[in-house]
Amino acid sequence: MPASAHDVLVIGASAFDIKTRIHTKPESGSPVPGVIRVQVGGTARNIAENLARLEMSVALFSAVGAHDFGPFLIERTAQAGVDVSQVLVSPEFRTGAYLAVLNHRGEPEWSIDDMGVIYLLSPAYIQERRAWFRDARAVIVDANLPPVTLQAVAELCRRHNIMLCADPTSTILAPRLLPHLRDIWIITPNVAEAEVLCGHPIRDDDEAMSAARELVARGVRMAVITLGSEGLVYATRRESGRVPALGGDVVDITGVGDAFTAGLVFGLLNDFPVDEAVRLGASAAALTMRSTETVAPDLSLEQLYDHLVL
Ligand SMILES: Nc1ncnc2c1ncn2[C@@H]1O[C@H](COP(=O)(O)OP(=O)(O)OP(=O)(O)O)[C@@H](O)[C@H]1O
Ligand SMILES: O=c1[nH]cc([C@@H]2O[C@H](CO)[C@@H](O)[C@H]2O)c(=O)[nH]1
Repeated sequence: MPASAHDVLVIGASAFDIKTRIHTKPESGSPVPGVIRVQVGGTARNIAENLARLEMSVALFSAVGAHDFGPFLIERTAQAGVDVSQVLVSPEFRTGAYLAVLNHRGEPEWSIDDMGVIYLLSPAYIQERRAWFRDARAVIVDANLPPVTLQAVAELCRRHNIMLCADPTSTILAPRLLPHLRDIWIITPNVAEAEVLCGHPIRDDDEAMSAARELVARGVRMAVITLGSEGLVYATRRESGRVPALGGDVVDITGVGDAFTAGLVFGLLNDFPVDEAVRLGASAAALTMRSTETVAPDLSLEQLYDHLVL
C-alpha cells in the first residue's frame, strides 16, 4: 500500500455525537422538550480535524460503517483537510456513536458509547500501513483502540523513534494505556483519568502535580493533567508548571480535551517551548468550549494565537 508523508498520524475513533439538553428531567417514558444535536465526533477524528484546521498535514486511521452516517463523517473530515484515504468503511458494522445528556453548564450528566467498529483497526491493519510511520513526526492514539493494536502502534513508534501522544479518552478506556507508559511521550488525562492511571485519588492542584510527576517517573516524557475550569498542570523530566483556564462562556464542553491535545501537539511540533505549547492547547480548548460543535468550526492559527495568553 503506497504511503503518503504526513507530519501526524491520528489513530482511533470516528463517531457521531448525539448531544441533548433538557430543561426538565423526564419522569416517565413520555418525551420532554429539549435540544438534540447530531455532530461529527470521535476522539481521534476530533484531534485530526483540529490539527488540520491548524494547517498541520495529518492522516486519520479509523473505521466507520458504510450504511449509516459513516460516509458523511468521512466527507466532513476530509473537507476540514484530513487525509481520510485509510479510513475503513465496513458494510457490516455500525459507525461509532456517543450519546450525551448535557446539563445547563454544557457538561455531560451521563453518556453512552458505541464504538464496536474500532475492532476493525487490528494489528494487521497497522502493519499493512507501517510505511506511513516512517515519515511521521508524531502519532496520536486514543484509548478506544483495542489493546493489541495499541501494542502494535507503540512498537512501531519505538522502532522509528516517533513522538507518541496518547489521549486516555475515558476512565473506562484509560487503563489500556498503562502497559505502554514507557513508549508514550505525551499523555493528556483529565483528573478522573489520571486517578485511574495512578491508582489513587487526586484531591487538589498539588496532588495533580504529584500525579503528573508520577506518570513521568513511570516512563512518559510529558504528562498533562487537565483540571476543567481550573486549567491544568504539566510535568516533564526537566520542568513542571500550572496553566490557568482561559475565561469565556461555556456553551458545550464536549471535545475540549481533544482540542487541547491537538493544540499541544501543534505547539511541540512547531518547536514552541513546553510552557507555550501547553498554553496553545489551552487556547484551542477555550475556543472549543464556546462552540456547540465538538470541534470549533472557526478554529484557525489566527484564532489560536489571538487567544494565547503567555
Ligand atoms: N469550564 C471551563 N472553563 C474554562 N476552561 C475550561 C473549562 N473546562 C475545560 N476547560 C479547558 O479545557 C481543558 C481541558 O478540559 P478538561 O479537563 O475538561 O478535559 P477533558 O475532560 O479531557 O475534556 P473532554 O473529555 O470533554 O474533551 C482545561 O485544561 C481548560 O483549559
Ligand atoms: O468511548 C468514547 N467516548 C467518547 C468518545 C468521543 O469523545 C469526544 C469528546 O471528547 C466525543 O466526540 C466522543 O465521540 C470516544 O471517542 N470514545
